[in-house]
Amino acid sequence: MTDKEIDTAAGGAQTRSGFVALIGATNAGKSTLVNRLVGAKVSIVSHKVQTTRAIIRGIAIHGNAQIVFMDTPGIFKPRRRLDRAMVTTAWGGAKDADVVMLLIDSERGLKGDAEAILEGLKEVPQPKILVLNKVDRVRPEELLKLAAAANEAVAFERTFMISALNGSGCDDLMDYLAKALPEGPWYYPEDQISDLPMRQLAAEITREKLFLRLHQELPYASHVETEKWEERKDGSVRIEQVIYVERESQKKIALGKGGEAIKAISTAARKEISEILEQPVHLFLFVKVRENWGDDPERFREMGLDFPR
Ligand SMILES: Nc1nc2c(ncn2[C@@H]2O[C@H](COP(=O)(O)OP(=O)(O)OP(=O)(O)O)[C@@H](O)[C@H]2O)c(=O)[nH]1
Repeated sequence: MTDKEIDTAAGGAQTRSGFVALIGATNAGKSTLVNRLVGAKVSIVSHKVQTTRAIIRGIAIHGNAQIVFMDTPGIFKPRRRLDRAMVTTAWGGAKDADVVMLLIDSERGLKGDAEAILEGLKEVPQPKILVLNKVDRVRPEELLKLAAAANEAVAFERTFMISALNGSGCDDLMDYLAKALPEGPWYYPEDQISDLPMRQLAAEITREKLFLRLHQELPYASHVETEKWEERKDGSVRIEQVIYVERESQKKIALGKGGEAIKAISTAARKEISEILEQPVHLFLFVKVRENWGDDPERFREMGLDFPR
């Protein structure tokens, strides 16, 4: 689609478009919010913290505006090299954005990571908004206190109180964002909801299933790559993915007794990938040991992260 066609697609009115960076502690609900606003599952949602590693964009249309959300990895105190890369990527995303949106888990408040994030935000020059999430779990007077404390630390343009889970407050937030973005042609065709290549999205889905099943045994020492993607004449697709782990012992865990774990992961992932693609999927999972992948610059690049020196 050319810029001209895109302008016409929005009914001839002047279009707006831009990038909104989502910043927030792990588990604040960033993925849930992006999925709600975009209306499709583009970003991985899981109970486990630190599941979002690379920036995944969800694209929403609201009135004449196209809003591109950059779902950033959770910002927290970095310990390992991989963790440091995640933090750097998250702040890097904020610098490219037109609006920076801080999402706070209202139940958890400003304790711990949120405090460190507020400090970091003071250095970010773009317009910033505060979004208190999970308001379905917190009393209104607590929310007001929280809003006052956060606004004292950072100069936010606006404060919103929402529930990403049930959608309350989300329309007001979208109205605001649509008006806050600069005038200009849309960045993406109207029907595109994510620029994450399907291969990567399919790998993210398998990683999510792996986490959901094995999170206690296999914390963060695993990574999934889609190695083959073959469209077949019968309309189905054959996908081969490799789950990389760091040690032989982890390989055993990923396979499970009699291959039971990998079978369950594969079934769940296949079902979801097939739903998204709207075509039958044959999914083949392999588990390989690759020692110290967590220190390998190439792996970082594949995940869309900068390698911290
Ligand atoms: N009650 C309630 N729960 C929510 C709400 N929004 C998100 N959650 C839950 O909070 C948990 C974390 O949500 P995610 O969307 O995965 O959080 P995230 O910020 O993307 O997490 P990371 O990827 O770890 O950075 C999930 O169990 C969500 O269902 C909300 O508005 N209300």
